[in-house]
Amino acid sequence: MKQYLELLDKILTEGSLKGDRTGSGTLSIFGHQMRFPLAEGFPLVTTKKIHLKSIIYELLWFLKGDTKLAYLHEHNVSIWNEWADERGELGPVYGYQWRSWPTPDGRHIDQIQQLIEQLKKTPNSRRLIVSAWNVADLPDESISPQQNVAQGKMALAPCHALFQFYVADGKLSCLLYQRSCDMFLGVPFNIASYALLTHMAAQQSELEVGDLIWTGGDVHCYLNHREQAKLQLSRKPYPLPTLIIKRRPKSIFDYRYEDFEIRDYQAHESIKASISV
Ligand SMILES: Nc1nc(=O)c2c([nH]1)NC[C@@H]1CN(c3ccc(C(=O)N[C@@H](CCC(=O)O)C(=O)O)cc3)CN21
Ligand SMILES: O=c1ccn([C@H]2C[C@H](O)[C@@H](COP(=O)(O)O)O2)c(=O)[nH]1
Repeated sequence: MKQYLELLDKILTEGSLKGDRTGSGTLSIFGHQMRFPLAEGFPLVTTKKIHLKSIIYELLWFLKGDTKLAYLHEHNVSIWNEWADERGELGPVYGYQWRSWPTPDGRHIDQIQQLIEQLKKTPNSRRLIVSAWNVADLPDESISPQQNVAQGKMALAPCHALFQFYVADGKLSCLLYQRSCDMFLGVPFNIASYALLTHMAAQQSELEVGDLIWTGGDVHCYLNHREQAKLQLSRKPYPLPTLIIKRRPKSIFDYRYEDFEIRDYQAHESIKASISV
C-alpha cells in the first residue's frame, strides 16, 4: 500500500491547515488519484491491522439496501453508531440510494441490479455508474445528523458519492469518486470495500479483476490523527494479502460473510484513533 502511505505523507508535509464541520481541524489537500491493480493483491493497509469484518458487513449492508443499525449490530459492527437516531435509523444513505433511488413519479430504481444487468448485456457501455449523491436527500450541514434524519434526510452526505465500472480485455475496473476522505480511519475502509465490490461484480459477470482507481476530493488527516499517521509512516509495509471468494452465489445480493477469506494478511498492530462526528 505504497500509494496510500505516499498520500498520507504528502498530506502531513504539504497539507493546508483547514477547519471543518466537526470542529476537529484537518491538514488537507484537494484532488488525488491512486490506482490498485487488483490482480496483484487485495489492497488492504498493512501498516496497521484493519478490521476487515466491519468492512465486509458494511458492504453487505449497503447491498441489502438497509439503512438501519440493527443488522450491523447483530454482527458487532459499530462504525455507524454516532450518526444514527435513537431508533438506529440513518435516513436515505447509501443502501437506499443504491437499491431504491426514488423517482419523481413514485417508482424506485435499483441501481445495483441495473449495473449488473448492464455489465452482462452491454459491457462496453460508458454509463456503468452508480450514484449515491441524491441532491434532494442531502442533509443540512448546520444541524445534527439526528435532526436531519428526523426531517427525512441523510444523516451524513455520501462520502463515496459515485462509482463507474469499465470493461476491457475481459477485465472489470472500478473508478470511485470520494468527495471527502478521512485518510486515517475512513480511506483504508473505502479502498477495501470497493475492491471487494469489484471482485464480487467481476465474479457475477464472469470477468477478471482489473484496477480499482480511487479518486479523492478533499483528502484530509484530522489534526488529532497526526501522531498515529506518523507512527504508521515509520512502519514497513508487508506484501498484500489475497482475497478468496469461496463460492459463486446466484446474484450480487446473495453473498454471505462466510464466502470471503483473506489469505496471508500480515499487518502491524492496530492503532487507535478517535472519530470526528
Ligand atoms: N470522520 C469520519 N470518518 C469516517 O471515516 C467516517 C465518518 N466520519 N462517518 C461515516 C463513516 C463511518 N466510517 C468509519 C467509522 C469508524 C471507523 C473506525 O473507528 N475504525 C476503527 C476500527 C473500528 C472497527 O472496525 O470496529 C479503525 O481503527 O479502523 C472507521 C470508519 C467511515 N465514515
Ligand atoms: O466512507 C466514508 C465516510 C466518511 N468519511 C469521512 C470524510 C470526512 O472526514 C467525514 C465526513 O464529513 P463531511 O463534513 O460530510 O465531509 O467522514 C470517509 O472518509 N469515508
